[in-house]
Amino acid sequence: MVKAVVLGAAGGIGQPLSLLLKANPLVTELGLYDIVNTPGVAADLSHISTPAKKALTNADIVVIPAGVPRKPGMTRDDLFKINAGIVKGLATGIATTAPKAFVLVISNPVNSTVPIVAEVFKKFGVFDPKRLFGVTTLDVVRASTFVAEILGDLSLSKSVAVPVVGGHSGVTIVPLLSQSSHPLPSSLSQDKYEALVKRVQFGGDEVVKAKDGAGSATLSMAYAGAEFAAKIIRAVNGEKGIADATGSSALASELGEKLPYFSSNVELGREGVVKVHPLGKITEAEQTLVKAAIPELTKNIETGVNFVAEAYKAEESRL
Ligand SMILES: NC(=O)C1=CN([C@@H]2O[C@H](COP(=O)(O)OP(=O)(O)OC[C@H]3O[C@@H](n4cnc5c(N)ncnc54)[C@H](O)[C@@H]3O)[C@@H](O)[C@H]2O)C=CC1
Ligand SMILES: O=C([O-])CC(=O)C(=O)O
Repeated sequence: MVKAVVLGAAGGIGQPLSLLLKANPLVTELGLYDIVNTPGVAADLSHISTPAKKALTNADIVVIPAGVPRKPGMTRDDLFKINAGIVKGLATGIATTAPKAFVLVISNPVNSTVPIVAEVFKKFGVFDPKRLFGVTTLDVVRASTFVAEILGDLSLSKSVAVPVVGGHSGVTIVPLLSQSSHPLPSSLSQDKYEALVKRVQFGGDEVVKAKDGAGSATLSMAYAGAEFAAKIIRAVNGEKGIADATGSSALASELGEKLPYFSSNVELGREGVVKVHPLGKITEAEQTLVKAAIPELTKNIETGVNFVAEAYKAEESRL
């Protein structure tokens, strides 16, 4: 029995993601919540439409694609102003109603929204780093597809596994191409390697540009979110030793206290993350990428942490 809940269910990501979760035979109950149009989506999916509190009751897994997407010319950080408050509000609902649920944060900027959820959970005394995830799976999906493209066989894209670690924006996205299950051609030039890294790091921009003002990736994100959620659901269901071998996911870092949030390869179990795998053997070029990611990621994390601290301070001074 697994209850999955989607917060932001009527959105560009939320609708197809809800459909994919409904199609997952392991999901026995689906809760949908949005501030608009939820009854329509719920009726369409012939499922429940409930207020957040009710939707969240008994949730095992909560996926959050709520918030505004980018338009051309914007960075993910530009979304912080609006999305930080939305995510803080939803995190409060989860902390008070479904504190044991696995939480998968899709809302951007993920590098800052994950710390926001964590800080709210800490405030309510329900923070468990083993159960909180920033969804970076789309970077893994992109890396696999682009590598398959370079290998000249797109049918490989589902079987190519490339770990992508770090965060989810620009230079914080670190594809470990040397660890690809299907090695890159040894003839690949330095220029082509660098272009591939850039394409993985800035793949989101391609979609934002192509949609030309109508938002960012929704369908590929719903696919990636459902794939990652499916792994969590199998773990919740008691399946042991599920490796998220292709990357994605949240907390705990080998990189020290300053960087408490860093996507890594992990092993999942009923209680959440059972093991965080180290980066392993990486090339000099990849070490340079990791080094470049750290200051930006650190700044993004601080932005999220400070937002929650200031919000609580303001709330207390009003009391
Ligand atoms: N992690 C990742 O890899 C990716 C993240 N994203 C992010 O996902 C978010 C959603 O993107 P889209 O679905 O395209 O946007 P959208 O605008 O189509 O949908 C967002 C939905 O959230 C709802 N919403 C807003 N405030 C809410 C609240 N307080 N409670 C519940 N629902 C609320 C809206 O009513 C809307 O239905 C954006 O922040 C986007 O940047 C997008 C693609 C990839
Ligand atoms: O680029 C965006 O704003 C949406 C996103 O996170 C992605 O597609 O990776």
